[in-house]
Amino acid sequence: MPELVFFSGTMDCGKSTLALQIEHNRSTRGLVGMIFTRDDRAGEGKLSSRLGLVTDAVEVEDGQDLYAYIVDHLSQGGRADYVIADEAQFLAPGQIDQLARVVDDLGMDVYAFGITTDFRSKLFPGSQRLVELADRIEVLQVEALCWCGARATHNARTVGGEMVVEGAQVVVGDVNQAAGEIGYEVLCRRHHRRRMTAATSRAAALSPDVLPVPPA
Ligand SMILES: Nc1ncnc2c1ncn2[C@@H]1O[C@H](COP(=O)(O)OP(=O)(O)O)[C@@H](O)[C@H]1O
Ligand SMILES: Cc1cn([C@H]2C[C@H](O)[C@@H](COP(=O)(O)O)O2)c(=O)[nH]c1=O
Repeated sequence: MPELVFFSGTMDCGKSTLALQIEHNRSTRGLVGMIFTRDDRAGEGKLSSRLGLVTDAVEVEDGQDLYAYIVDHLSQGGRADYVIADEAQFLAPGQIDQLARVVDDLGMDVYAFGITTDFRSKLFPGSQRLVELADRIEVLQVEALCWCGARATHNARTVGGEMVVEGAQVVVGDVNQAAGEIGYEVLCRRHHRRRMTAATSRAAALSPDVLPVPPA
């Protein structure tokens, strides 16, 4: 049975790498994938992994009907045996419904990859719809880690290493950004709740307030 599978995890846990591996394994067996993405850090029409691999993809636009796009492609003699959608958190809920229709009406597997929650730990609308519709949700096996060593489950947005909680839901960016730039850091829930990033935890450890007080 064809499936809609949502591969989810924090930023930097290997989602795009897995998408590229699935694509590689199928294409080496002669299957043809339709690859969608939106706002990849590598630029328009690219699906990229931090391991350095990149492939061309269809850049999804606002209001684009993904079901109609695939039907058009097939009716013009194109081929597609399965679908990959990276950065699926950026898709509109209606576009996730269209991907579910691709599974049900066209009989293709659809593999969607994305982060579930934003920097405020709220669901992205596209991810919410995936949770509602997916046949299967797979949490990536390679755990990203918080600075404390615990499993990272949350995405923090940072400016100069400090966690921020105000701003637009979508700001394309990366982990390990230079000081002063908007960046991201993955944290465990405890440290996300306390807004403690690697930089602020180091600063707290060095603060005179927490150094042992010498005897008088
Ligand atoms: N230099 C490296 N050596 C080995 N693995 C790396 C290196 N850089 C990144 N990675 C791996 O790549 C993962 C990020 O992969 P990527 O597919 O870009 O993540 P995602 O799409 O989930 O944001 C990291 O969690 C790590 O496992
Ligand atoms: C948490 C969060 C992330 N983003 C952006 C930042 C990146 O461009 C992507 C995630 O990419 P990855 O391949 O999973 O690392 O999402 C955002 O726009 N808003 C957020 O709250």
